[in-house]
Amino acid sequence: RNAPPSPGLAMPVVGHLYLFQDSFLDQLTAWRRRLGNIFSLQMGPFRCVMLNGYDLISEACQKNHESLLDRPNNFMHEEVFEYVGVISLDGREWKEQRTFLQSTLRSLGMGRSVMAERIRVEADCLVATIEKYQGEATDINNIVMVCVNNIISGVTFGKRFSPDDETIVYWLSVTCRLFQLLGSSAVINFFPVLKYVPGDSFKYKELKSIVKKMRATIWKWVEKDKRTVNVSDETFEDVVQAYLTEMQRKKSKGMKDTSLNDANLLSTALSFFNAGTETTTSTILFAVLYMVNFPHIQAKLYQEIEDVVGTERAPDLSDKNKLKFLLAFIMETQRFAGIAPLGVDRLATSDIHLGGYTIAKGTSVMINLDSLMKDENVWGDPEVFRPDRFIGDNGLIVKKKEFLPFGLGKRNCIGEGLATMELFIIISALVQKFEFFAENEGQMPSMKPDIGFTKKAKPFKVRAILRKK
Ligand code: HEM
Repeated sequence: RNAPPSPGLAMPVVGHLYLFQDSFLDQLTAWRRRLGNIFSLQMGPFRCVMLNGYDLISEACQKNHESLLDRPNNFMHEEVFEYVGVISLDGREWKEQRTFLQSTLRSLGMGRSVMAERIRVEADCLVATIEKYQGEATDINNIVMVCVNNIISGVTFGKRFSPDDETIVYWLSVTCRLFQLLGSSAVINFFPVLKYVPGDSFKYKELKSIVKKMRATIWKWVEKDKRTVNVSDETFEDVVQAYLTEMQRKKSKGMKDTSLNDANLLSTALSFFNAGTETTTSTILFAVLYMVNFPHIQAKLYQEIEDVVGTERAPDLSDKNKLKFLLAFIMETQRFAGIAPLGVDRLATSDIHLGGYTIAKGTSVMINLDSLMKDENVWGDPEVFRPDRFIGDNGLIVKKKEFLPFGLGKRNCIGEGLATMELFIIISALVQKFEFFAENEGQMPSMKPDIGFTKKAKPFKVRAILRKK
């Protein structure tokens, strides 16, 4: 029924999966070249449509947004979030969660100096921790992760951890592993029967055990807040406290028609903990990796901070408009790294007419953000790392409409405002304090990412030399 073209014959059981020859993303790019911006794939039992290019993606997410707001049934929503919480819910329940959480994040200071202050404290702590290594070659992944996690854990549970706290280092390594497994075990999405294969070749048992332990730990942190909730409190310190208070308030008024409940709270807190840590940490690590690989860009970043802010005080949000090269560098890092290449997939809840084709109700729709960030017609030389592409001839920042690292429309990333502040404050602090070098002189760490559910820099060590004032 006027379905978008597909790359070939769909075989029984496997559909088009047998046609994947390159890595998943490279194969999608090759098919886009051959089939155009919209094409269909039969992935095992699932019908999927892949959307590429700005025109189609914006038409889908903005014009047709009401038919593309839900999430399809898949492995991640089933196994990790149990189909609840803001990332997995649909319809009226999702709207209630999302509206409540957005307003809570705003009350907690998203985009304002209160939140900037929280982030600044963690950025200072990160700088102090890196300083302790005195220029010795170090993998800073865990250190950055603790810093970023302290921000989201503070916002979510009112909790922070010391960089030496073994519990949090363990949970963060588990988070990384979960993101890896969500990529490598994706085949179970298409063939759920593989869950029951003896042994653990598809790592399903490992994933289940990680999720079970994580959910139990997150619940312990939530319950701690439960003991201190008071319905008459007008103010709150964190998302969980605000959520619990609102739940109690609704209960005390006898309002039963609400999706604010323990199950949704647990999965939402888990999604904040995971999505709020891994993504931002990866982006910061890519920024350090690119600084090491492009010393002339690192020098220009430092020069700008020295000229605009100096070395006596830390850069803050009020400097943002003057630190143009830094902003351009952060945007180029997000574009070049493209850490969430396919976002989080959507479900067509009615027939959608798009690009001359019909996407049938019940189809999974994947929004290829990578196709925007790496579009030759938009960027000219997308495979070159060039922050200047975001600065116009008049010296002002040019934010092209295709630059969409957080997705588009009403179901875009709920953490965009927080992540943008984190990236600015943390990366500017690192540039101001350190000069980063490769572990071994003349041997640059690889910029080729590891691809799981998200993209991540391959493990690398850097020497962070404290700049002289
Ligand atoms: C650089 C950092 C980040 C990037 C690149 C990123 C990217 C994304 C993308 C592409 C989506 C899918 C949007 C869609 O369906 O179209 C998403 C969803 C989401 N993100 Fe982020 N994200 C980042 C940071 C964060 C942070 C800090 C949080 C913490 C609050 C967060 C929480 C979520 C949640 C809960 C969703 C699901 C929203 C919903 O279904 O309504 N993310 N993110």
